[in-house]
Amino acid sequence: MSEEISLYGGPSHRRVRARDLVAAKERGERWAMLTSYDQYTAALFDRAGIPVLLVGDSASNNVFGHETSLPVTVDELIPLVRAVSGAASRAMVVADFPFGSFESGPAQALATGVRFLKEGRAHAVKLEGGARVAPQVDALTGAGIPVFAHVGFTPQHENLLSGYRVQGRGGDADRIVDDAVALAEAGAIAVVLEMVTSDVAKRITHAVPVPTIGIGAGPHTDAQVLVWQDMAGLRTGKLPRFVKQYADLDAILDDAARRFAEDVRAGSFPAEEHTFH
Ligand SMILES: Nc1nc(=O)c2c([nH]1)NC[C@@H]1CN(c3ccc(C(=O)N[C@@H](CCC(=O)O)C(=O)O)cc3)CN21
Ligand SMILES: CC(C)C(=O)C(=O)O
Ligand SMILES: [Mg+2]
Repeated sequence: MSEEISLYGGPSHRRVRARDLVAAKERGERWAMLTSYDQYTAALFDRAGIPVLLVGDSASNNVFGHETSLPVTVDELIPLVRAVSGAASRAMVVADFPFGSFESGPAQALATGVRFLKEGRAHAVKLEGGARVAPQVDALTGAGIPVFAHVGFTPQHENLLSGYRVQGRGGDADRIVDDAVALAEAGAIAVVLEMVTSDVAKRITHAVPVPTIGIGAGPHTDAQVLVWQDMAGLRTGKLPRFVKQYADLDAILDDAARRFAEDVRAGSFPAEEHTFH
């Protein structure tokens, strides 16, 4: 029963697959997902036992320096996906569909998905939106492309949602639950829940057979995801309240850069041991 092996550790070093995530949910085993945008963090997080890596459209902010996630393109994300999938030997690598790459319908979504798997060598894709994008999820699934859905606060809709706001507090709670159920029925292998109330996240986690992955969705989801720079303390803007910071890389790198510059100014680097004769 190879599917009974924990997502963490165990003798299996094969690639994590969709059914492993569903099996983990059935066992009540929680797991963590991180974003990654480069080969260095991909190899490191893979070694650390993170079973799913997301090449987020949040690269728009956290790699390219845009203010929102809207400007980043498929052409810009593919080389990042390729770097991450090349470096992760066990983690499932998920490519996030950027704004404008799937909304016009199943044919556009399929073309984007094929590019992410062929050129980026992703193992799965993720797209934002509710029941309206169920036809895209169905088309991708039918073509053999595993899909992660993403409901609640969807950053690509920030202009319509009037800013970064928790979803599911008003009359929209039932609609968010219905969206998640519709996407799971269309074939989604997991559902990301971003900034929804803990109660809505709990309802969805019980309502769908596939794992829920929370970000600002409270403790009841099957998995949790964070942007890696937020988790590691590299400042990328205002830190959302849902982030727990596990390291202060900002201070560590700042100190390293200042001491390097100081050594060069003082003439103490390079020393004899760094010098060829
Ligand atoms: N670095 C980073 N972390 C993220 O989690 C992230 C990105 N970038 N870029 C794409 C989206 C945008 N996301 C965001 C960004 C900001 C907030 C935020 O500032 N939230 C505030 C306000 C919440 C409220 O007023 O209800 C918070 O305090 O959590 C939330 C989600 C999540 N994603
Ligand atoms: C925050 C996660 C879920 C995401 O969509 C991203 O990083 O783009
Ligand atoms: Mg995203």
